Amino acid sequence: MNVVVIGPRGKMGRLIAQEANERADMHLVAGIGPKGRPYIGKDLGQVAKLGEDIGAPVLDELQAVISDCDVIIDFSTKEMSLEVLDTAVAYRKAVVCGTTGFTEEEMASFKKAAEVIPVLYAANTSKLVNVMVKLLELATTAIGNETDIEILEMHDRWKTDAPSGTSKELGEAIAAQLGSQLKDVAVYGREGSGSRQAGTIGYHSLRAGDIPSSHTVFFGGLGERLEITHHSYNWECFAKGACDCAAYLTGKKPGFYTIKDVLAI
Ligand SMILES: NC(=O)C1=CN([C@@H]2O[C@H](COP(=O)(O)OP(=O)(O)OC[C@H]3O[C@@H](n4cnc5c(N)ncnc54)[C@H](OP(=O)(O)O)[C@@H]3O)[C@@H](O)[C@H]2O)C=CC1
Ligand SMILES: O=C(O)C1=N[C@H](C(=O)O)C[C@H](O)C1
Repeated sequence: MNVVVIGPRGKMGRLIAQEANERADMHLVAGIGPKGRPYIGKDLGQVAKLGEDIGAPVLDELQAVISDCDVIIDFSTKEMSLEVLDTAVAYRKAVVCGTTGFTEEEMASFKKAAEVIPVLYAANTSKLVNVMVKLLELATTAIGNETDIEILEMHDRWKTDAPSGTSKELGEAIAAQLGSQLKDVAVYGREGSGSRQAGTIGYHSLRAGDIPSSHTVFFGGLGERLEITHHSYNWECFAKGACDCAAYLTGKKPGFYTIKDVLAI
């Protein structure tokens, strides 16, 4: 499949280009960066530091290459991702988006686009994190009503959104499991607000150094607690997952897909 990578100079974009370049089922057509960057016009191999030229350009206009691709892989910024989505709809191309930080209304535009193109949105493309979701469902069913549920996420100092897209998805999975018994899932810290409010999930974000990604869900009981944790040591697991998501979209009809479809778990 022919692939365009958005943001090939970014942490994720570079690794996705690397992974796609090594896969037999993928061919890199181009990378797309912001206007004015000194690397626009250079070979994607140079920009993504692949160690060789690969004969694919990095451009600043998705429209210039979109007709040559089957799927766009986009881990960039929410502003850019919304633009990419519009262009993909106009040209009827499939999109894998892993960008985080969207509002509910912005997420709705992905669902709308999925009426005409295949869209796969995943705030976390690691297989292990998605196994963690299964463990959370089990724990929530067993003890969700009798424990206090708090989510702590840690990322690098450059991350621009908080809480992470993953922690929101973990919270949503827990909330879905508890159904109407959960009053409010959105408690971001509790500065000066006193004691814990029952029936809520607390979200906590830590930003330090170059931590790639850590998520822990605490089920706090009296006299004991359960913690379910995932740590990534680098961003490669997400890049591999992103390419698996793109491969999954081959020949798919328009629709909204998630990593659950890819992993079949
Ligand atoms: N779903 C998942 O599993 C994961 C999701 N993410 C999410 O992916 C996103 C990107 O993360 P990360 O790679 O760390 O961020 P980076 O800041 O390292 O990369 C973002 C890239 O987007 C590029 N960009 C910005 N604006 C534009 C534009 N207008 N046109 C084209 N490219 C643009 C930047 O270009 P330049 O470098 O020139 O500034 C940069 O290369 C975040 O939302 C993050 O949360 C991250 C990891 C895993
Ligand atoms: O910015 C990151 O690095 C990551 N972002 C995603 C998120 O917001 O959950 C996924 C992963 O945690 C890495």
